[in-house]
Amino acid sequence: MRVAIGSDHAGFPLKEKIKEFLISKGHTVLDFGTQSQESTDYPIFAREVSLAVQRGEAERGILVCGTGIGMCIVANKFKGVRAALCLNEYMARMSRLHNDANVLCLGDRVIGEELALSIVDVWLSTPFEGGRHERRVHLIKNIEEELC
Ligand SMILES: O=C[C@H](O)[C@H](O)[C@H](O)COP(=O)(O)O
Repeated sequence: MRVAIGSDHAGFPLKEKIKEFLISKGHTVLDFGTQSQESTDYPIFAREVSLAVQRGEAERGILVCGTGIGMCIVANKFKGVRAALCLNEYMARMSRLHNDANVLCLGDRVIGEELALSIVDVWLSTPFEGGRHERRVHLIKNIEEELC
């Protein structure tokens, strides 16, 4: 799978671990930065990853900041992006099964590395369930059309 990743300074250490993990699992990683722990601004990286997903350059996106909240706020402003802030494997699984989330947001200051990698693993390997959830995702798309 082609996965776009990005973080701010607070999410940089976890972003690097996720990158290693994804490569070890055979995924193709598009790394949109940041590339150090020097203070920077999360909307810059959320925008780049969200555009990559919106344009189909990546099938999925993963964004990491201190809490994951700022990244999620920005990513969900992009039409076609369904970003989910996940704190555990259950949320990761449900965000795929029910919401067809295509961007995962994580908080480096909230969860540890082991849990984060487990969340990423579940999130990437869980399919969308469809059925009644297809109708709801379609309603989200209708709302996006209304707003444009
Ligand atoms: O939602 C925002 C993120 O958690 C940021 O990573 C956080 O606000 C950065 O904070 P600071 O500039 O104090 O490191």
